[in-house]
Amino acid sequence: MRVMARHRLGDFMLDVAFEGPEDGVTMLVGPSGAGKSATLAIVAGLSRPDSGVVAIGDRVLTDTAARLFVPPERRRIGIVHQEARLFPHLSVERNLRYGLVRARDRARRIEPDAVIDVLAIRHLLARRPRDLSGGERQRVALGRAMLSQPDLLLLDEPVSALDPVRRAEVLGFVADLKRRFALPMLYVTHSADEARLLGDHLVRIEQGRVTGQGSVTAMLPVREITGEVVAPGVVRIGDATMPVAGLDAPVGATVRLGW
Ligand SMILES: Nc1ncnc2c1ncn2[C@@H]1O[C@H](COP(=O)(O)OP(=O)(O)OP(=O)(O)O)[C@@H](O)[C@H]1O
Repeated sequence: MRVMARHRLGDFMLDVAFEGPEDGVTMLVGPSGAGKSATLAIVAGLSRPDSGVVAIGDRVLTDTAARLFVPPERRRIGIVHQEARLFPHLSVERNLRYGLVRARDRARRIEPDAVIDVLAIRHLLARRPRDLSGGERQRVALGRAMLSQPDLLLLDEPVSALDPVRRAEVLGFVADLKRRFALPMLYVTHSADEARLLGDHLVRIEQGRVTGQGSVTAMLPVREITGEVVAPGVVRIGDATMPVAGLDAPVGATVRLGW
C-alpha cells in the first residue's frame, strides 16, 4: 500500500506520505485532529486529494497527476468503523451476504465459511443486530467487510466504542483474521498498546504530517509493563485490554509482562 496526499480542509493542511506492507497491518496513530480520518477518507476514495497517489500493490486507485480516480465502490476496500453500522432490519446472515453480492464478479479468495469460523459467529447467523452485544456486532461488521473480498481492510478505531473486556475479545479476533488471511490492513488507533498487539508497521501522524514511520518493534521499543487481569486470560494495560496466551493468574491479580 502506498499513500501520498496533499489536501486542504479549511485551515487544516494534510500532507502525508507513507507505505505499508502488502500482507500486514499498518497502524496509523496520532492525537485527535491529526488527520487520521482525513487520510482514511482519501484511501477509501470518499475524498479526492488536491494532489496525490493511492495504490494497493499494482492497483493505482488515485493518481491526480494522471487524472485517475477509482470510485469507492470499485476500490475493493472493506471498512470497519467504530460503530458496526449493520443493517438493522436484516439478519446477521443477510448482513454478511450483502458483502458477498457485491463480490460476485470476483474470484473468491476469502471463503465465507472460513470467515464465519474464525470470527465464531455461526451461532449468530439468524439473529438481528439489535440482539447482539457490541462485540458481536463488531465481529459481524468485520465479517461483512471480509466477505466483500477486499484488497485492503480499513479499520477506523474498531474497538474504541467497546468496554475493556469486549475490546480485548474483538482485538483477538482481528489478530486471528490477520493470521488466517494474508490481507493488508490499515488500522487507526490512539492506543500504542493496540499498535503493539496487532501492528507490523506504524505510521505516526501529527498536525497533518507523518512524523515517523517504521516497523512497530522499531517505533515502539519493548518495555516491561504492569497490567491487571480483568477476565481469565485478559489483561488491562493502560487504556487497552488484550488477551495474553498462557496466562493463568486469577482475575484481579497484577502481572508484569514484557511488551
Ligand atoms: N471538511 C472539513 N473542513 C474543514 N476542516 C476539516 C474538515 N474535515 C476535517 N477537518 C479538520 O481536519 C483536521 C483533521 O481531522 P481528522 O478527522 O482527520 O483527525 P483525526 O486524526 O481523525 O482525529 P480523531 O482522532 O479525533 O478522529 C481537524 O482539525 C479537522 O477539524
